Amino acid sequence: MGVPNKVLTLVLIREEYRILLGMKKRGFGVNRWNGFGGKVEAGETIAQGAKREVEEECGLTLTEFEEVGRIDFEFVGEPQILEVHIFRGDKYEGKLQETEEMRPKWFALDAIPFHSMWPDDAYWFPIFLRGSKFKGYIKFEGHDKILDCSLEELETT
Ligand SMILES: CSc1nc2ncnc(N)c2[nH]1
Repeated sequence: MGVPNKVLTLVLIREEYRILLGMKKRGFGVNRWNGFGGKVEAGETIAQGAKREVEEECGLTLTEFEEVGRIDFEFVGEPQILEVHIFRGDKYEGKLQETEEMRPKWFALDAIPFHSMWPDDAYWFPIFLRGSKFKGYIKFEGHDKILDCSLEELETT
């Protein structure tokens, strides 16, 4: 039995024609446009962790959001799998703000900056944007090279 998975959240807030991303200013994934999210803390559900991270990272309070996907990420040489639970944010309150962690920005759906994002996004964003649920497994070598990618679309809403 290997090391238990590290459970993480990833929230993509989307409106009809735009999606909210954050430029990561430090730490894991720095200098890439990302979804909002992070670790799930003891005593909170995965959904509560997702909501908390959004508040901490960009000041918005999610009022309607849904888990739509799950991707297990393996990084060569690291025994721990990152089990990322992906949420679509539908409704929110509050004022969007830059934090020490993230610089938020809305992007038109036909202008998503994939060249400045994690390379896996180009694989699963199209599934996410057409409203499907999905699950997958992606193996990285370092932070730029994808060795394996398998994604399964589970349902189209
Ligand atoms: C670990 S691989 C990864 N892909 C991602 N896409 C968007 N936002 C993230 N934080 C991401 N992490």
